Amino acid sequence: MSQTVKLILEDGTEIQGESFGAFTSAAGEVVFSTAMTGYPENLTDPSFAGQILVLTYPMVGNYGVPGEELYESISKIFESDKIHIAGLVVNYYSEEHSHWNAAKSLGDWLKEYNIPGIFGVDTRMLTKKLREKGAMLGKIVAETDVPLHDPNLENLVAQVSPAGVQHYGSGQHKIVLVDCGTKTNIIRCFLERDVELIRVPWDYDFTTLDYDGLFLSNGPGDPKMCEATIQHLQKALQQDKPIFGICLGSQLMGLAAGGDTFKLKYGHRSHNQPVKLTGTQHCYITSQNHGFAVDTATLPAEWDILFENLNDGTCEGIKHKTKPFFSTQFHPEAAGGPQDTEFLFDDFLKAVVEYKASK
Ligand SMILES: NC(=O)CC[C@H](N)C(=O)O
Repeated sequence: MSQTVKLILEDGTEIQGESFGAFTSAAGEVVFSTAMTGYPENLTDPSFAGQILVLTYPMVGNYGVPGEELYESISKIFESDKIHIAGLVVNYYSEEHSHWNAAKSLGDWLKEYNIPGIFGVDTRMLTKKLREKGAMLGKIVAETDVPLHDPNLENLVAQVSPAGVQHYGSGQHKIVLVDCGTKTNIIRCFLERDVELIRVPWDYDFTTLDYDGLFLSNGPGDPKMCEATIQHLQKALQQDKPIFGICLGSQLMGLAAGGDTFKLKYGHRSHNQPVKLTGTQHCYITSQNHGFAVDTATLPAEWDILFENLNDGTCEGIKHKTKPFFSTQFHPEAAGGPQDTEFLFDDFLKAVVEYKASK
């Protein structure tokens, strides 16, 4: 028998449901994702830190959760080594699961990390509300009440970024990955290519390192919290070494270049976001998970918009007019979602090869 819990939003909405996962209370920013699959990847994506995630897909849990397996020294399947969401909201939760690589149920996995889940919620009604009013603060309340709190006022990147430097691979091209909360599939994408990867903390002064290309990862919260990364990036923008940023990394490039970022009303979280490559009629379907965006009106003259979101026209990537610097607001590494834009890793490495040949 499951126990009753409540989801309470900052506008006073109260929805009663049933508990799965940990029977505990948690507060955060309530956001929704319309992705149909991929909860093992989403829940472990550090970009979700501080967020109570609402999944609109009606049945969740039926394919269980995979076991822990390693690829090099990182997880083979998960996007980091723990669950990062603050809570999970679903319509129908299936404790019963069946899948070739399932090792446990979603509820048991949430319990391991003391994360509450609530089911029996009309998640489509809830999503309509979040789309009308915008992302809201909220809480899942079990026995004890907790205060609402806004995770975007904290430096979440400092909480999820690693403490030290790690090395992976032994390829020809030395890439520095600034880890603001990186998804492991970004590391996997690099290791499948000819790369030696140096993974550094968000505030590490990478400008002192010897490298061929710089990569800026995804990560949680408001990009403006990452002052140290922005300062180091400003130095890197003075040079000519290729730079590639994904999601938070794209926002950090926009800020370091002198542009501004703003909070979207309810963000983009799904695996089917259409983006158009500037100067072409090519549309790519992309995986996304973000609540902030670069304000294109503030982009300095040396920068162009690289991709545009075809749903709402917001910036989906930027590109320097003359130097090999570019970024995407979406996730070319996917996990989950379509892999259609993974070629951007090859484009980045091509820029690295060209840079090295020019020296
Ligand atoms: N996936 C990400 O990197 C998210 C970036 C940022 N935290 C946002 O919400 O916009």
